[in-house]
This record gives sequence, C-alpha cells and structure tokens, in this order.
Amino acid sequence: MRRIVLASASPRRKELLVQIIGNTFEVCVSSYDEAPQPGMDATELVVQHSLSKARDVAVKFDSGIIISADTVVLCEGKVLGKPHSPGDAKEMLSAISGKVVQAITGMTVLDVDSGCEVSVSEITDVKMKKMSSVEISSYVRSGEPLDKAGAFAIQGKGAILVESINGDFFNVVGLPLFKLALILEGMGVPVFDIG
Ligand SMILES: Cc1cn([C@H]2C[C@H](O)[C@@H](COP(=O)(O)OP(=O)(O)OP(=O)(O)O)O2)c(=O)[nH]c1=O
Repeated sequence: MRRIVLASASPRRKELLVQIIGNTFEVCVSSYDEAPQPGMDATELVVQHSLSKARDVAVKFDSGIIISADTVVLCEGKVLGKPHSPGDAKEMLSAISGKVVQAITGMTVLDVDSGCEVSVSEITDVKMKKMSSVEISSYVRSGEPLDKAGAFAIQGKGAILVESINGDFFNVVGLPLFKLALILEGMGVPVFDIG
C-alpha cells in the first residue's frame, strides 16, 4: 500500500478524501503562500497554486503520493478567493447574487517515487439565488462564508443559496473526486479496494 499524503489544511478536502479512500492517508499542510499571479487566468492560477502546494510538501517525503488542490470562484471574469473579512464576504455575495458563476479547482497528484506530476482543473457552473441584503447579512453572520472561496459553502447552509449546478458537486467543495480517482488508479493506487 502506497503512502498517500493530503497537502491541505482544509477540513472539507480531508472529509472528501476519506469518502473515497477512508483513513488511509496522512495530512501535511503546505506553507506555500497563495500569492496572486499576474497574467494568469483563473484556471492556470489554481493549477499553479495546487502544483506549488504539492511540491512544497513533496520535499518532506522520500516516498508516497501527494494530493493538493486550490479552489476559486469566477464571477464575470473576476477571481474570488476566500474573503478577508465579513465586509469582503458581503461584497462577494452581492456580486454573485442571481448569477451563474464557475467554481474552479486545480488539483495536483505528485508521485514522489517516480517524480511524476499530474495537474488538472475542473469547472462546475453554479447558479446562485438572487439574495436580498437581509439574507446576505444573515448568512455572513453565521460565519460560514469566511473560509470559503466565493463566500459560500454549497455543502453547508449555503446550499439554500444554490439553485442548481452543472458539473461535479465535489469539485465545488474543493476536490474533484471523479478525476482524482482516475488519476490515482492510473498511478497504481487501487481506489476501489482501499478504505
Ligand atoms: C465554493 C466553495 C468553497 N469551499 C472551500 C474549499 C476550500 O477549503 C476553500 C478554498 O480555499 P483554498 O485556498 O482552495 O483551500 P484552503 O486554504 O481552505 O486549504 P489548503 O490550501 O490548505 O488546501 O473554499 C467550500 O468548502 N464550499 C464551497 O461551496
């Protein structure tokens, strides 16, 4: 059984990985700082961030498979990361209200033993409810939006703000599980038989 390391501080990503491979992995948080990269579009940005997170953690291991990801929400060409304050969260929610936005996750799976790095991106369209300012204030008061890209959590109370999606639900939460399983299988990890 190969050693698998999730390079993420996100409790959501941990839960999602447990969902497909159980508690067969360890977590090692990267210290990579997600700085903006001028000139990159949203997809290139999340892929680059995921790659940097994976490489940062990979140097701490002499064997194993490292999994990392980065998620943003794209709203009419503007990249929304995690809000820095409740005011910031309110602004993001007002911006995405009533629109179809894109949840974009970049993911890297790095095999330390072979040096092979696979980076992919996945896009899910998310149709947001038209929110009143009272609803926005009340949702921000719940605290839920603060550590979530785009200031909402589809897997939480934010579910009531999402009318519909087109694409992988798990990608919105932070890890595209379908693509991840395909990549792991390709690297010789028997996803169906572990966990
Ligand atoms: C849109 C959306 C995002 N999110 C979360 C997933 C990610 O944790 C977060 C985006 O921030 P990220 O910077 O991708 O991840 P992170 O800082 O939480 O963790 P790490 O970099 O260590 O892996 O937003 C949800 O939980 N639900 C949602 O519906």
